[in-house]
Amino acid sequence: MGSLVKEGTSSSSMTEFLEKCGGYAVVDGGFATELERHGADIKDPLWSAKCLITSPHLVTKVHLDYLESGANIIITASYQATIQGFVAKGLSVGEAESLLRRSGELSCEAREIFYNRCNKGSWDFDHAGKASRRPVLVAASVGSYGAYLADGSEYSGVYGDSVSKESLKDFHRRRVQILAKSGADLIAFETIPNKLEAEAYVDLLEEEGIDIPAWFAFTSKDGVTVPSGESIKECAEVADSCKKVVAIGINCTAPRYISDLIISLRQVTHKPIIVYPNSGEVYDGLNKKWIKSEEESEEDFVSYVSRWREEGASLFGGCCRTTPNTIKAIAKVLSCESSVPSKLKFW
Ligand code: MET
Ligand SMILES: [Zn+2]
Repeated sequence: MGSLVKEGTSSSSMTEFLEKCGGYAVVDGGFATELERHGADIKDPLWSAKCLITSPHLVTKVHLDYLESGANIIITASYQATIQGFVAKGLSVGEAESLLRRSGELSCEAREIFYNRCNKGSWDFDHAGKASRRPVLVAASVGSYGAYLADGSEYSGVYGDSVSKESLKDFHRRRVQILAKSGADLIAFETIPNKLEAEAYVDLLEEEGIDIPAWFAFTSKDGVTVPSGESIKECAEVADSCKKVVAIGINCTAPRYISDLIISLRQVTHKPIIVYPNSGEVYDGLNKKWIKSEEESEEDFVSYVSRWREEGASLFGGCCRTTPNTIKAIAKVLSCESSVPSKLKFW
């Protein structure tokens, strides 16, 4: 079982995990994408979190697919799971809280099933042929307030004047408290579109005594700024200031922007950098559809990974529209390279 030392919520706990993994870690791929491939209908304000109610067996299946593909970190189905969203569906607050807890439990159960299968993939072998269990962490997903609005505003970063840091804290507080006690090893704040929401998360981590660490993943549409127009550097500085943040990075962003973003992140933090881009397609929030990009293919995505590693990232995965095949390919590229010493291997 993988775990981050709970009392030592500094980036050293992530550095130790990375060392155990061989210097880098593989994160899973698009969760909602994979649920849809298995037949789930998630065109709903709850999006992938709808499956926590209707088809938890598919949630387990997708986690297992990613573990079998080589993931060291699986992310829970809670990206769009909010108490407010479940209550709007007619559930009670108690039922909503149970579903949040269940998202963590389902990931932990999938990890146990994976280990108990005792197949080749759940073991790592060092150069001397010594076997050890593949380290696996569970990250509890917290999607941004914009994700809850389900209007694509996690990609615009515009929440309007009525939204303040305090209102964002009130929105996320109970959910973060519950996910921190769900069995997950860390919290994944994902698709953060502006500085205000990063500040709200830092306050919550510090004020609510959250006893597991977190990573902050921002999104970008130009390689320089987050969707609100604020620079990635100023947003990353907010994350860097918090001891409980053990990795900082980028998710759900086109692969072509990742290099520049890693270079900027490296200028403001020494914490491990995590990148899990989407396929490069663009999300049409109103019609809830992904629009194909002429500029990128899955092949391009994987060919970037070595470069991202040289630029200083150490956790790699995929976001929307990536699949277990993407994750297998990332794991393969990285394992081929791990015998070659990298000057940037450990941060
Ligand atoms: C819009 S980004 C979604 C992130 C989430 N972890 C997922 O893969 O579904
Ligand atoms: Zn995504």
